[in-house]
Amino acid sequence: MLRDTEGVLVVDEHGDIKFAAGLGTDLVVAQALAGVWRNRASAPIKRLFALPDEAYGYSAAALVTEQGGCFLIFSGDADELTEFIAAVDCAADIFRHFITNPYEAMNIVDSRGHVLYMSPIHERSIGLKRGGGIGLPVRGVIENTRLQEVVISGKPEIGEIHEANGVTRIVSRVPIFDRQKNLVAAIGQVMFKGPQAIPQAIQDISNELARVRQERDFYKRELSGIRNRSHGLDQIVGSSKAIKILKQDILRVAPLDVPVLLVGESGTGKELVAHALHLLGPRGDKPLTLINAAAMPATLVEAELFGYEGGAFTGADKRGRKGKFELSDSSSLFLDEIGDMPMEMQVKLLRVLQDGSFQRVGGDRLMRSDFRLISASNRDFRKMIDENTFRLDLFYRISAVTLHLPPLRDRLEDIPELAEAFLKAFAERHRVAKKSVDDAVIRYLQSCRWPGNVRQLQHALERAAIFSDDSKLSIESFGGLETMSGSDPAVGYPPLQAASNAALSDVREAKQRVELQLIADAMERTGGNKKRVAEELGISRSYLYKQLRLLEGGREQTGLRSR
Ligand SMILES: Nc1ncnc2c1ncn2[C@@H]1O[C@H](COP(=O)(O)OP(=O)(O)OP(=O)(O)O)[C@@H](O)[C@H]1O
Repeated sequence: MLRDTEGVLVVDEHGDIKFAAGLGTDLVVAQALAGVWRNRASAPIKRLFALPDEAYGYSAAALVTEQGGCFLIFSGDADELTEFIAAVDCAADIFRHFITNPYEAMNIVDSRGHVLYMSPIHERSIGLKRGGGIGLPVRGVIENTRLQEVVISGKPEIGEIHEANGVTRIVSRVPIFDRQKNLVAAIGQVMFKGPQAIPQAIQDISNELARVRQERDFYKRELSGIRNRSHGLDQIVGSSKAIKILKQDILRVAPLDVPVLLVGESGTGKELVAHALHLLGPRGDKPLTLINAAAMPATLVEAELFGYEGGAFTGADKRGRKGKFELSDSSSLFLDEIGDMPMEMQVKLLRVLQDGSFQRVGGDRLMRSDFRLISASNRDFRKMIDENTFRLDLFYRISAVTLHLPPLRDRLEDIPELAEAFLKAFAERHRVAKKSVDDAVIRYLQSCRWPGNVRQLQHALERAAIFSDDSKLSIESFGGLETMSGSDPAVGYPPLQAASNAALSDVREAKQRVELQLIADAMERTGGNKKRVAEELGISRSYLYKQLRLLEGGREQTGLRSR
């Protein structure tokens, strides 16, 4: 049955109408076609053509014989197709090119996924005779095709790799919609350009990919090397026996993936060691999560660790937030100052460590996280356990391995190396010339108490580097540090208001004793070379003479050693 947009007109050799149906019975259309037929000697009739202006919007396919012509007429409502046919004389040749293109096959399926058309090149390539697949479900004709999916989903698949019969080709599968937006067909376009050329192109891409992957792995290794350098063992400065043992322990423990407790005074490098343990461990490629239990109010520790659901408490983020346990899943969690954790939190932490599950604050979902716990504290666990401020069972859980970090006073021999490293890092960070310290300053630093350990040493050196105008730091540039033998009045620090005169004079006396001792040592070492002594100690020569006079006159009263 013809639709009202289609028609047939058959004429004899004189142009008389022999049969008309549908649009063929339209007077305007029929007259226009009769004119085309009459002029055929001067304007040969094309297979596909647009009707002349008086029948604008109609096209026809013609079958011409000596006895007459048959026209299949269709209305294009002047859409792109009609315009194309009207504008392009060789429209039919172009269509033919597309459906027989030897470089790019075209397969068409109907809305049921049955083959409507297959390019000859494709038929040949799979050993079908001409038209052999027509009417069959495409799945049974073309191996690994997805045209039957595309004709259902309506989603194009462009530039996909298609493997069939041992050959790899690039395909695009495009759904076709009619003008009412109904999904009516799907077209598969298969790149056939020289059966060898495409696999070669794919081979080239795959070689390129392999090369890029290799490069990526190389840079990954480099990056992890840099990371190790910035947070790994190289970052832990020192060659003392204590540090060597610590580094060996880190190397031994890191790969074991067990909980580690780091015990040591403040500033001994516990965080530094935690980074090294994580980076050298099996989870080192993931970011380390850090939390300081002492740095936040007890009320917040829970939300920080467990996270919370939206609206769990006043001021909470509406969307809720992940806690540190969730964030450290498959990585490591550094829980600093664990000794300061409130008792009720210790119970909750223990539960997480026992079975790895927890709930967000305000939530009822049971969540799981698999993390490696590295904890640290400068507290005395034995005392806390005795006083019932730290749970024994939690202590056992967190301390599968305990590493003790030595205080700086027990490894004074590391001070030259540490000083060098900190001054170098300071200079690099601030892009200034590196300042140096000589032996006398080192000896002075080794005589200091360092209750704040390496952190305090680092700060003292940096402060001295900032305030000293000379490239060589002098003892004075350290502004007075507590020494083993007593306190040193802080040069550049305001005097303590509360200190009594007696205490102040004690401090002054102690300072003088240390200073004179250093001068005496330097005099002995340099064979009395006052210029060198002044240089080494970073003091003026006139000041040195003044001190030497004191030294000569006061050996007995001050009880200085004479070597
Ligand atoms: N052996 C070391 N080599 C180089 N730098 C160190 C060393 N030990 C500590 N530091 C530096 O000292 C500072 C303090 O170290 P860190 O924060 O690791 O100490 P901590 O023991 O965790 O201190 P706290 O207990 O106060 O948190 C950091 O700047 C760190 O880089």
